[in-house]
Parts: sequence; C-alpha cells; structure tokens
Amino acid sequence: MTISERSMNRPVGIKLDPSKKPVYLTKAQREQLALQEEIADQKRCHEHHQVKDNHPYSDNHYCGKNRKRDRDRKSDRDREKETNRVRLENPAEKELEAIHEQYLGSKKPKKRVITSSAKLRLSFDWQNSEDTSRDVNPLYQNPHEARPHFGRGFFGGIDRREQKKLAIKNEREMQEEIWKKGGVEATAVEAAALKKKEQNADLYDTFDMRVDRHWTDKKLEEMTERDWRIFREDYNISYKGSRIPRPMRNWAESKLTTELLKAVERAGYKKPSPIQMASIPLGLQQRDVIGVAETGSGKTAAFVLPMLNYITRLPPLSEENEAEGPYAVVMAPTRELAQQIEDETVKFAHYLGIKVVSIVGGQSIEDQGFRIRQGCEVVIATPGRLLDCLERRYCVLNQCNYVVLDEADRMIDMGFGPQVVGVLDAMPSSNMKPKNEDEELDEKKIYRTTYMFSATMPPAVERLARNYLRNPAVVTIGTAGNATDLITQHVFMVKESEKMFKLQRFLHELGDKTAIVFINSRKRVDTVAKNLDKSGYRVTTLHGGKSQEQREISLEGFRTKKYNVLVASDVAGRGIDIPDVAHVINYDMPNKLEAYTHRIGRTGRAGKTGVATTFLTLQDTEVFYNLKQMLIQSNSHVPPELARHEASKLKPGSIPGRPPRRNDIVFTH
Ligand SMILES: Nc1ncnc2c1ncn2[C@@H]1O[C@H](COP(=O)(O)OP(=O)(O)OP(=O)(O)O)[C@@H](O)[C@H]1O
Repeated sequence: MTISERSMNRPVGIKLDPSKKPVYLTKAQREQLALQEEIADQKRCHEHHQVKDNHPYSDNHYCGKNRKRDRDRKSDRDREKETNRVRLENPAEKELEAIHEQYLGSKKPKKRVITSSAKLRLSFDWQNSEDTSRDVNPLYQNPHEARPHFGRGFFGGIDRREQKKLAIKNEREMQEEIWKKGGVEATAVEAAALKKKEQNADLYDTFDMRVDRHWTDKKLEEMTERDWRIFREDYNISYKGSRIPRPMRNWAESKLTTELLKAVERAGYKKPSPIQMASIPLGLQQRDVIGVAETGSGKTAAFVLPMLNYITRLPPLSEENEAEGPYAVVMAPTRELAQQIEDETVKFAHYLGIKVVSIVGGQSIEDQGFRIRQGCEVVIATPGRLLDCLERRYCVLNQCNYVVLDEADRMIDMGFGPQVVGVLDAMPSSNMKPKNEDEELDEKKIYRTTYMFSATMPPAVERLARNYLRNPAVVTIGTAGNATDLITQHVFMVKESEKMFKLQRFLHELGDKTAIVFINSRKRVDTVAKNLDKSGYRVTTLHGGKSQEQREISLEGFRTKKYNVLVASDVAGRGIDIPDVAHVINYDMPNKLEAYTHRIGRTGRAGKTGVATTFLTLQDTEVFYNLKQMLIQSNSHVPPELARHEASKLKPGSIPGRPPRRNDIVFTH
C-alpha cells in the first residue's frame, strides 16, 4: 500500500488535509497508522466471521490483509503468464528465448531426483562389530590379545575368562551342596562334564573376542554371504548373469579331478588367479562364460582346466569313436597364440593321457588332417584353417560339445565371424542348452559349453558374440579393458623423425633385458629392424608377411633370449606369453585402444612388473581421447601436449556441448 493509499483511509488521530499531496510521515506516525489499520482489519474480519460463521470452508486465519495479499499475488502471476504467452507467440521473441536458453540454461525448475542409493544411504546389512577390516594402526589390529596386569587380570577392563571361571566355580559349589543335601555323590559322567566346563572356561573363544574372523581364517562351510562378498571385493571379481556358483578360494576347494589338481601342482600354480577362481566353477557346471580379465592374468588355464575336467568324464577315445572327431575345440585369432594355447594345454593334458593337436595356417593341411584322424581329444585352431579342414572333410566335430573362443573380440574384429559360425554349425546342435534360461538343465546330459575370453570386450562385439552363447555368466576381473597396475605406462609426444633416435636410447638403457617394439606396418617392421641390426642390437622380427617357419624361428629365438629385441606387427600383440619381457615400446600408436591394452600387456605378466613406452604423433588424434582417459585412470603421466589437445577433450562421435549422460564417466586432470 502506498502512502497516498494509506492517507485515503484517513486514520483517527492524524489530521491530514485530503486536498493536499502525500506528505512525509515520521516513523512514530507510520507505526501508529499501521496499528490502526491492523485494528480496523481485525474488526472487519470479525464482522465477516459473524456473518459466515457456519460456512464449512471458513478459515479464521485466512482473512483481511492476507486475503488481499494473495489476491494481489495471483493477479500478478496471471499478468506475468499472459505477457509471456503474448511474447512467445512472436517468432522473434521465441528465437530470442531459445538462444537465451541455449547459453544461460532453461528457467524451468528441475525436478529433484532422489536416487535409490540416497534413500538407502544409512542402511547396512551388517553390524559394526562384524567389521573384519584390518586397522592401519597395529595397536588395534589384534584387539582381543589383552596383556596381563601383574597377576591382577588384564589391562583394559573386564576379563571374560575370569568371569567364566568364577561362574563355573559357583556352579560346582552349588552342585556339590545339592549332592551333599541329597546324600548322593556325583557320577563319573557328571564329574567329567563339570571338569570339561572348567577347562573350557579357561580358554578364550570367538564369542569372548567379539570379533568376527576374516574369510581367510574360515573354513568353507563357515563362509557367510558377507564373507563371499568381501572375497569378491578382495579379488575384484564381478559377475553378471543368473544362478552363479560360488568362486573357489584355492585349488583344494575346486572340484577338479585329483589328477588335474596334481597336474596343476606340477605346473607350479600355487594359487588360482582371480579369473581362474571365478570361472573354473562356472566351467565345471557347463555354463557358458564370457570372461574378461587383464592381460597375463591366467585366462588360458581358466578355460583349459574345466575343459580337461569335462573330457575326463567322457569315455576314452578308441577305434570306435576317434573318427567322430575331438571332444573340444579352442579357436584363437593368430597362429602363434593357437600354438601357445596348445603348449599350456599339453602342460596339464599329458598327465591325463589327453591328446592335443593344433591346426593353423602355413602348415600342410593334409598332415594336420591325418593327425586329427589318428584321434585327439582337443583341437586348437585358427578359425579359417579349421573351417577349411571341416569343408575338405579332413575332420568332423560330431562329438564336440566344448568350444572356447579365445580373444573372441579380435576374431570378430578381424572378420572371422563367418568362419567361427561355420565351425559352430559343424557341431551337434541337438546339445544346445534350452533358450529359456529358467529351464532346469538335465545333470546327466551333455550340453554344448561355450567359453569366450579376452582382456577387452567392446560392448558392440560382446553383443554380437553373445549370439553364440546361451544364458552366459559374464565374469569381469577389475575394470574391463584396463591395463594391469603392474605396467608403468609412459607416453611421449614425438615427431615421426625423432622416433628412431628415441627408440635407440631406450634400447641402449635396456642392457641384456628383453623388449618388444610394435610397429603398425609389416614393411616398416623390416626397415626398423634393419636399422637396429646395423646399430648392433640383437634383433628379430615377427609379422604376417613372413613364412610360418620364419615366424616360429623368430619367436623361439626371442623366447630363448638369442635375440633380446623383437620388432613385431600386431600379430604379436595378443596373447603371446613370453616371460620376463621388460619393456614394450609402441613405436607406432595403434589406431584402437584395445590393441594398445593388449600390446602393452606383453609385459607385466603373471604378477611381474613391466614398462610400456608409447611414441605418439599428431597423426594419432583418433585415439587421443581414449588414451588420455586410460592414462588418467591408471594414474600415469599425461603429456601436456596430449592433455591440451582438442581431440583429447572430446569423445569420438560425441556432440560438442552435450552435457554428460548419466552413464558417462568423466575424468578430470
Ligand atoms: N595360477 C597361476 N599361478 C602362476 N602362474 C600362472 C597361473 N595361471 C597362469 N599362470 C602363468 O601366467 C602367465 C600368463 O597366463 P596367460 O597367458 O594364460 O594369460 P592371459 O590372461 O591369457 O593373457 P593375455 O590376455 O595376454 O592372453 C603364463 O605364463 C601362465 O603360465
């Protein structure tokens, strides 16, 4: 209300001339004016209630000034809405509004979303007392080991053992009193029971300590749901899929046959690796499995052991059934990898009398066909050559129900999809598991089991590969696609012309240790190797343009340390397991991050550490974003030229300015 409006009400006690213009009022006058207005208002309200006292919606608080204020607010709102509507009907205004929204954001109030995790924030399904985590302070690591206090109990409060001893002493005295009054003597059994109680009272038990034990101190049958959860967290194991069996904690708890366990012991594998812990129990149940674990983490044994276990359950091969083909097939993208899987399989299989044959390109197909026909339980092959063998009728897969696709993503990426499908089609389809995952499996029946393993599994490839599997369990160790922490990653921004000089500097520092240098093209592999050879390095090469024999000689020479530098194309990028490779150098950055992960994974294997160095040029912008994310995630140094580059800031294929989606992971640096 303005002063002029107020003056219209003409309060009692203040004489104002109505003809005059509004005058200045002192504070005291204004206060008096307000008081009089308030009294007048209340009076009006009172009269109004007397009239409408019995009205059902009457509200004693809602009257007078309040009602007027509300009316004013409402009309203000209506007026504003109306101006907005008129304004927005004008196209120029509309456009202005859109630009405003684009730069300054929408005015529309955002709905507050309460996530389910926020709702449950303070709900734990375990008690504080159940916490088995170890305290960093050694003082609190063993809280129940109380120190004696010079014959006066223990430091730190009540001594449960003393209490128990006193309790049993009382019980004995009372019992003896009863026996005495009854005139009877304790029987031998009663006396022995009392004595046992006394002995027990002298011991601390778990209850006294009030501390739950860590899962490592528990027997299998004592493991609780919570212990299994901690176990999975300790080894970074995560699963997707239904009805997942428990992982195995050690070899003894696995359900592998005794002969296989002996073979594992002879191989020197003291403890299963996390991928083995998680996927062997699944394989033993004939479940289809997609296994993703970092390079050098023992994926080969994770699929080989359940496969051999499965074969031991089948009748041994004889003249009658050897013509029906092998019991199991493993497919891998490269010849070297297939041969390496053969070595790993033979390591265990020869103790069980299981025969293994590898079928790869570059060797006589007739010889390979002859070896299969002589009878073998396991065939390890590259998909192209195996399909060739099947089409030429050198081999059949009439009794093969176990198939492994190692480096499955690479096989599909290389265009081997049709060959893989061709091989799968040659297997008995009657043994496929039912499509409905809720349908119970017949325990006596043999179903086709399909295993798929890799260190990387891009979602698009996984979706495609899933066509070959039925109700698979997906096991992931750590974060899919990440390099192992055992590898120290260095990335240098260089010019093409500087690469050779820098490479020689790194190789010079290498001394007698071994290194693999990856180059993107076969031709350049030969050129770089020639240059290094001239400079006096012990160099050998490996790429797809060499004959199979040359490839094998090179790899063998590198394995036996006749050469300490292997210059290779991507043929050696996956799966190749050469112990003690100290340094991997990406002379050229590959054009996919998956290839980078696999290449650097040739070092830092089976628990050992390694170094990976990558030369990056401005031609590699395609991978800048993903590489930067990977370096940040693994706490590696990001060269400033990469961090600053535009291509490293924008995810390939994304729209500039689009706010991150809910599932996007954004790293800051
Ligand atoms: N339980 C184990 N204990 C000790 N060594 C093991 C164990 N399992 C596997 N290894 C060894 O670890 C090395 C790497 O294993 P493997 O080649 O199977 O790794 P991978 O996960 O398949 O690697 P990549 O992804 O590069 O193919 C091998 O030399 C193998 O003998």
